[in-house]
Amino acid sequence: MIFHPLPLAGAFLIEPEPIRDQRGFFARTVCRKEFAEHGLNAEFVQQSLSWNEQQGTLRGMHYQVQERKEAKLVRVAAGSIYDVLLDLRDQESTYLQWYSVELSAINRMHIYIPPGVAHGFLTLSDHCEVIYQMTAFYDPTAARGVRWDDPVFGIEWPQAVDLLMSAQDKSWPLWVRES
Ligand SMILES: Cc1cn([C@H]2C[C@H](O)[C@@H](COP(=O)(O)OP(=O)(O)O[C@H]3O[C@H](C)C(=O)[C@H](O)[C@H]3O)O2)c(=O)[nH]c1=O
Repeated sequence: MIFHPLPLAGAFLIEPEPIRDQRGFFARTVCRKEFAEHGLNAEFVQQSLSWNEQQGTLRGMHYQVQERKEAKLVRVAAGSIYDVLLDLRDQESTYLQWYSVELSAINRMHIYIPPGVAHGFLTLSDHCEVIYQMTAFYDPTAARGVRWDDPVFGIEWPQAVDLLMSAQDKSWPLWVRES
């Protein structure tokens, strides 16, 4: 695996290194030792998948709080997404800054999202399957969200004709800057 550090501290793009032969290839995607060498937690306790029928589906921006703060490892098994990270760690120099990258079944890139960084994506194709591994158990009482279109963050999204979103994602509160 090749670990590409991202502008948000502790976030990485992880690029598999295919071992090819006449059948195809084999590639490692998680290793506790290699992750630890880059300061990453590979103690995943849950894996989930997100199926998205159509292009223009937007999920996010989500994170969990307190003892349910979680790191996530995300990849795309089918289709492609515009993946967005938003730094909500007020101790970081990149607080309230965002980062985006295309993840796809073709590029097979994985993204490691550290605790305290919100995550969201917009599907760039129909029939997108997104696979997540998390280092904390899902807890609806610890689940939080911020608005994808909050002017405080200024996240730039690709143009999408008809956005498909949950009512919850449309109604997260706007961010209030600490005084
Ligand atoms: C996340 C999650 C959800 N659920 C249940 C709760 C709802 O009944 C249903 C859909 O949940 P939600 O609308 O929160 O799903 P997404 O909008 O895809 O949320 C995810 O989307 C963003 C982009 C993420 O990064 C998170 O992984 C996650 O928050 O699944 C569970 O049972 N377990 C879970 O881990």
